[in-house]
Amino acid sequence: MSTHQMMALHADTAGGGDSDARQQAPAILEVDNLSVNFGPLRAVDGVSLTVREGDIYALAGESGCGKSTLAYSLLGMVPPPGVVSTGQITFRGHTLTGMDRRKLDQIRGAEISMVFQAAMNAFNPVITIGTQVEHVLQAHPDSFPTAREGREYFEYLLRLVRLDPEVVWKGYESRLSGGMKQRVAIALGLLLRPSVLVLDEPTTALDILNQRLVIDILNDLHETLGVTIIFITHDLALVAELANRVAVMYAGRLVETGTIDEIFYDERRHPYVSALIRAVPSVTADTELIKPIPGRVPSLAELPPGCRFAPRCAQAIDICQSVDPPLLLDAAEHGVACHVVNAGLSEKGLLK
Ligand SMILES: Nc1ncnc2c1ncn2[C@@H]1O[C@H](COP(=O)(O)OP(=O)(O)OP(=O)(O)O)[C@@H](O)[C@H]1O
Repeated sequence: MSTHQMMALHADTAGGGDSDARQQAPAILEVDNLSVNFGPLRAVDGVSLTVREGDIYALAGESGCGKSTLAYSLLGMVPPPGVVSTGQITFRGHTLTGMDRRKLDQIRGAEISMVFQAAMNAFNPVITIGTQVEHVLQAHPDSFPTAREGREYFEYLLRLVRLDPEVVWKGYESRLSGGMKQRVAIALGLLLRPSVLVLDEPTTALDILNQRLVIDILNDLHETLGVTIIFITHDLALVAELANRVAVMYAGRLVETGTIDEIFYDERRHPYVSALIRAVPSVTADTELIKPIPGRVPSLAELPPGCRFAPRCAQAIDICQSVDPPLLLDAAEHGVACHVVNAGLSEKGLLK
């Protein structure tokens, strides 16, 4: 699929809706100068971003750039030995970083819920899906007036993800296809009626028909339940189809944040993002037009001193070799971390 096709599709199908209206929506999750370390390695480095109520927000980037670590930190679930080394995360004004376990447990699942990349293996194979749902409801007795209402709500969710509750409730994980498991995992993630659903690579392990189905279902869920969605992906075509806002990461740093239109159409664009767009495979266009990005993502153990993308960047100038560029926002909150791209606008005072 070419970028133009992605754009055309986006115009028809994207869950983003009116980006101006979304711009005005209140912040639901705010990440401020967040860093996460695994020992001396900084997997997430000084990341700041704002997710607004009703967003479908993509965290995008190549493997190892820190997007899963960032997403896990949104739920206070950085895997050991990782630690939050700087910054904070607030959810509707409550600071999550450093929050005590009991309070965090109340928010997790019920306010912010995650569907893991390993969702395919997230179920207990020896008990039915229905029993697993009952266990979740028992662990959260305040979430519904009665267990029966909880069960009925799950059945409603199963219908929203286009599954037959009769079949799924009594079924075992082994009887579900990969696509069905992913949809059951999404329904389970929504069981406690969270305001934010975080999905790690929601379509990666699926064939193309199931990918399409999951995209349609996520758009439906966003519209029907009004849930804010954050998803992790390495797939720009998925970003264009599903998201209204995106943050692109590179080697632990945020290199660009903005609306879909800003990321794909704005002339002010990070050279890495331009390179990623050129690298999107096209189904119909000549494959010779695809331009892989030369070089490799640097190891976190051997980061270059200046801009982390500089060794692969055709536009790099002297300062890029020595000074890590800050992410500068324009009035519309479109942020780019690039000395070259920001130079003119900075001089005119057009950046925050
Ligand atoms: N459990 C861990 N122990 C040590 N280092 C880790 C751990 N998890 C992540 N890291 C480090 O953090 C970096 C970023 O990993 P992360 O999983 O967040 O990236 P990602 O962009 O989500 O990649 P992928 O798409 O492959 O999951 C890794 O390259 C690794 O150096």
